[in-house]
Amino acid sequence: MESKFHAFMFPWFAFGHMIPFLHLANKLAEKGHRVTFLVPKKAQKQLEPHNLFPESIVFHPLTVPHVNGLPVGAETTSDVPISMDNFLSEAFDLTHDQVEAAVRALKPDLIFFDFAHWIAKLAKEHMFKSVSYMIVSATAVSQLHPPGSSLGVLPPGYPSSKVVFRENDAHAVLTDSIYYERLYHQLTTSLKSCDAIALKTCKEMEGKFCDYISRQYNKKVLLTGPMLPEPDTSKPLEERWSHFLSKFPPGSVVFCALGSQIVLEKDQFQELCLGMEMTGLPFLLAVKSPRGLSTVQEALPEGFEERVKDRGVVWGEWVQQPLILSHPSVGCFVNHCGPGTLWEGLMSDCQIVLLPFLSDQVLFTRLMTEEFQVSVEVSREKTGWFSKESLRDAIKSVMDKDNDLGKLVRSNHTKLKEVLGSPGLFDGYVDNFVEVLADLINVKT
Ligand SMILES: C[C@@H]1O[C@H](OP(=O)(O)OP(=O)(O)OC[C@H]2O[C@@H](n3ccc(=O)[nH]c3=O)[C@H](O)[C@@H]2O)[C@H](O)[C@H](O)[C@H]1O
Repeated sequence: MESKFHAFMFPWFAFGHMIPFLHLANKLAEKGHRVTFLVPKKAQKQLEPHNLFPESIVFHPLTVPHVNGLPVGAETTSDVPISMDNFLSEAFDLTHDQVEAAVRALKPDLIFFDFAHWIAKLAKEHMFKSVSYMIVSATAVSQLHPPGSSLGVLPPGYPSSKVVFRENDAHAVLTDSIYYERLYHQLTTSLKSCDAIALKTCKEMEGKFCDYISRQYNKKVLLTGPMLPEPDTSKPLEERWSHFLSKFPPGSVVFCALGSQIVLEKDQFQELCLGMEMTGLPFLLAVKSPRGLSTVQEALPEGFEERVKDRGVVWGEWVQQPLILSHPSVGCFVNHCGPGTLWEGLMSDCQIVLLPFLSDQVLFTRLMTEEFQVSVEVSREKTGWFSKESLRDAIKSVMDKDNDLGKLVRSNHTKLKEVLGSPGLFDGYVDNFVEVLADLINVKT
């Protein structure tokens, strides 16, 4: 038996999934293993810069079949509004025969997948192993609610009374939608039928949730650690941002970013701008243009630009988030608690304010805010609306040097960061992960 393995990767057609899978591929390639990465044709170009081992990680393009309702040429979630994810999901499933053909031709030892609920069956037929790789937090995987179920009801044996949904979270948890029904089926079938479950986390953060998932599905749960990408040292922080940020004292600027997916309604976007203004602090707000508009400028509140012109910027394009977070002037990070973003915030020295929108973000927020107490959460009304005052109050509570809550979260954050940053911790996870995988497929590493 050869000492190295050949893994297939087949993530859901969303960059928020494909990129973390590619981070894992890089780690495997670093250790000498080969990866065939199945991607929609057009996505390949955008993913190539993240492939650090092009000799070992080979993209295998798939043609995304057209289904009724899906715009012509749409291949990933970036090409369609969230309301059309259902059609994209149908097209994703229709790639089955292309995936099978690739399996026959290239004979992998194992496959990593997430939403493709038919993979485990295919793997059994062709005699290789399947690993369901979940790139959201373990807290989110551990609370998959059956469609239409009540959020207040916790599954038996659930390990926390704090990491839970509350009444005001209804906006984030659409258990009644057709898309959710499909997603629930995809995820639970994948988790039940795979040979092993892999989670992008570590036990220092989510140990009890990982154990719970293992019991829930009666399955081995492997941890990769957070798989933080290597810092991109090829490009320095853009001049416009280093210039702007350097005008302010250390730790004084509030940076707000809401990840790759969140698109606000215009009124909520304006409230966000006004909340930032009300803090009186310098700020950089990097969010997408509100729904239906093509720029952030056209949605700014009346007179806003003039009032904040010396201390605030609203930006609608991609920014170099990790580099901004490590700028000494930035002292507070307001974010949506997407898994990648939260880890970046934890590994920074910024105070953390969380404003979650989607269900996995809500649960991860509760873990950070209520169990670890390393952050504060912006409160929302029953409708899901957050007011400028609630945003201002959350930011002020962590930025005000004399505030007790601010002191508590800073000290807890420092302690947690020390644990997570202990030398060799994350590398140890990868080493152990690869060993267990090799064991699973009977390969000697
Ligand atoms: C799995 C799914 O992906 C989504 O995550 P999203 O892509 O928003 O956020 P992150 O995982 O934080 O990832 C976002 C990544 O984009 C980077 N970034 C973002 C904006 C920008 O302007 N510049 C940057 O560099 C950021 O640094 C981070 O690495 C949703 O949350 C969803 O809840 C979750 O289930």
